[in-house]
Amino acid sequence: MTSTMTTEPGPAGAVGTSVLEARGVTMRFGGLTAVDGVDLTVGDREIVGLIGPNGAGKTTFFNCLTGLYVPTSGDVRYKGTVLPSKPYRVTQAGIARTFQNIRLFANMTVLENVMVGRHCRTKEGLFSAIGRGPRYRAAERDSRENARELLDFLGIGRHAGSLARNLPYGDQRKLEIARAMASDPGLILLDEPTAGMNPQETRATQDVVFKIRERGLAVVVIEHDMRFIFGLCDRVAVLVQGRKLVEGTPQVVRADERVIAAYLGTPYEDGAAGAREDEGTAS
Ligand SMILES: Nc1ncnc2c1ncn2[C@@H]1O[C@H](COP(=O)(O)OP(=O)(O)OP(=O)(O)O)[C@@H](O)[C@H]1O
Repeated sequence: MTSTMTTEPGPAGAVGTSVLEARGVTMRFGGLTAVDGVDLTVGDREIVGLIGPNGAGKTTFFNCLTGLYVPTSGDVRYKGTVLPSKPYRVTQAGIARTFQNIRLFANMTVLENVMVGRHCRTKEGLFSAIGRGPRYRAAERDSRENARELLDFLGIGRHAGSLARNLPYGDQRKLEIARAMASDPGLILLDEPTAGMNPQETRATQDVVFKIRERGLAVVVIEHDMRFIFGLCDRVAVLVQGRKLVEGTPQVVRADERVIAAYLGTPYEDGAAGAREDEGTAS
């Protein structure tokens, strides 16, 4: 990993030192261009929202950032270094993510799920693991302590010994975040972290994301819940049909007529009905 890069302030004036720079990212599936020349810069400790209608290309863009897809063209740099094209290597480089559809090891405990997320930071090899020598035991102890701290941080420490499949839905989403954070990332990508949550859980998730930033991480978050996005993000980028339509502060984005026409449907006013936040979805 190299040092962070200094960039010009972005459209919202929020970017000083960048951790992520995506340039001209394009992803085609046969004749369909799911992501079309998208640029995105994420600053140190910045919280960036990625919004847009269903099928706009948001998750595909995340997949291009995390090595799940190799973009048809464009490049992605993390702290100045072009990212490798394998998800495991991207995680090692410092980018972690959660998934829209929760992906936990259902029959492992909550604690074990987080310890799995730490695996890319442990140096113990196969023989050490088979022999369970002192170095292996020390690494496992560190991993366990780290996992416990993260579970407490996410407020689900009391469930450490439960099977993941027995957790309430909202807590499963928190567990996904804990597992992603176990890889010690500098940037975390959250794909619809409040999907299926009630308003109280959604507000709690907003606080969690602020606390993640306080720990020194940058965050990119995909969400359909506009109240969540506009109350949380320093900057918001809007994708429509694979292209970035608008990017700016929440104030700029929610007042933009193109965004209203293509996505929001009616002008967004915080606390007012109309802009889908009541339904919790804007697509
Ligand atoms: N592996 C794939 N093969 C072919 N087409 C794909 C593939 N993945 C995504 N697509 C298509 O790319 C487009 C963008 O999909 P994507 O899931 O990225 O949108 P999205 O903005 O995340 O939508 P949503 O808000 O519904 O999750 C869609 O038309 C989708 O059908």
